[in-house]
Amino acid sequence: MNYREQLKNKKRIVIKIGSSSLTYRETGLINISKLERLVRALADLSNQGKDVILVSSGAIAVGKNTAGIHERTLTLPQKQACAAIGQAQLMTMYQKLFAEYNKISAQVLITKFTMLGEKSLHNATNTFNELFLMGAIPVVNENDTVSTEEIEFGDNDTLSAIVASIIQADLLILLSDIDGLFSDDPHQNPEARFIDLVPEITPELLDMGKSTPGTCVGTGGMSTKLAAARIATASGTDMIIANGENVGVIGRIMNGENIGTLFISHKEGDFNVVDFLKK
Ligand SMILES: Nc1ncnc2c1ncn2[C@@H]1O[C@H](COP(=O)(O)OP(=O)(O)O)[C@@H](O)[C@H]1O
Ligand SMILES: N[C@@H](CCC(=O)OP(=O)(O)O)C(=O)O
Repeated sequence: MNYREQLKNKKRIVIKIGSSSLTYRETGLINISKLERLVRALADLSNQGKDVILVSSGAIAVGKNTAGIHERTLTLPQKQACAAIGQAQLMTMYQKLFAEYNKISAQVLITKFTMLGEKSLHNATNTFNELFLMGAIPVVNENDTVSTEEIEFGDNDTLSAIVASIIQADLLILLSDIDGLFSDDPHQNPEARFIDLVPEITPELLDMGKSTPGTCVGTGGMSTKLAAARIATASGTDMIIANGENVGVIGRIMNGENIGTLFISHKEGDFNVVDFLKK
């Protein structure tokens, strides 16, 4: 059975969607029909008996529009206030949409510091496992109001890899605004070639991920996705970067179709995500 075929058997899956994939570029407002299609795809995976976690960015983007802030560059307090406004609205939309498919959704707000504290890490892990037993779908985001780490320097790509590591997920899917990893940023270098399979993460590969300045609401870029791949694969979690333009790719990926860039996991016995984060 090839690597793609094996995706059909993945039981515990983390799906991360970025701000730029959730909002209309022109208005910055939530793409409601895409949110509906995303929720339907995740509810379907859950109905197949899989444990599903959604890491959803977008709080800052939603809150920014609600607060009527139109500047591209936000101060940190503005970002934190927008996140506080937007997270409530985003979660309300998710809860409404999941309920239409008879699914319980649950908000889990974490920070990198949650993961660094032994007791908080233990509590977070217990919460996720209990939610799975209830058949619930956790919707995770950074608790931007109390942690600036992720807004300023981090991103939800890394956060989703940390979550995948602590719950021992089988697969992490990062939905982005591009088809996957290229040899260079294709928006800057038309000669860049697509890479569909990464058997092993090497220093040369890590150099391919040019960091793009986060959008005024997003913070990722490909370099953070490769950092996420490093955490996920060392933890025993395969990872895929795919284009979130059509969230139907989730079902096609789970059916073993050759979509996106697949990073093959190699669980490193001595790898500990907490120690990795403390570096
Ligand atoms: N080697 C690369 N392969 C693909 N995309 C790259 C690469 N280097 C930089 N990028 C850029 O990273 C962007 C995707 O990251 P990001 O802007 O964080 O999107 P999102 O928030 O949707 O995940 C791409 O649109 C592309 O411009
Ligand atoms: N907690 C922030 C996360 C920002 C973030 O990581 O955005 P992205 O790079 O689009 O995934 C928010 O919800 O806006």
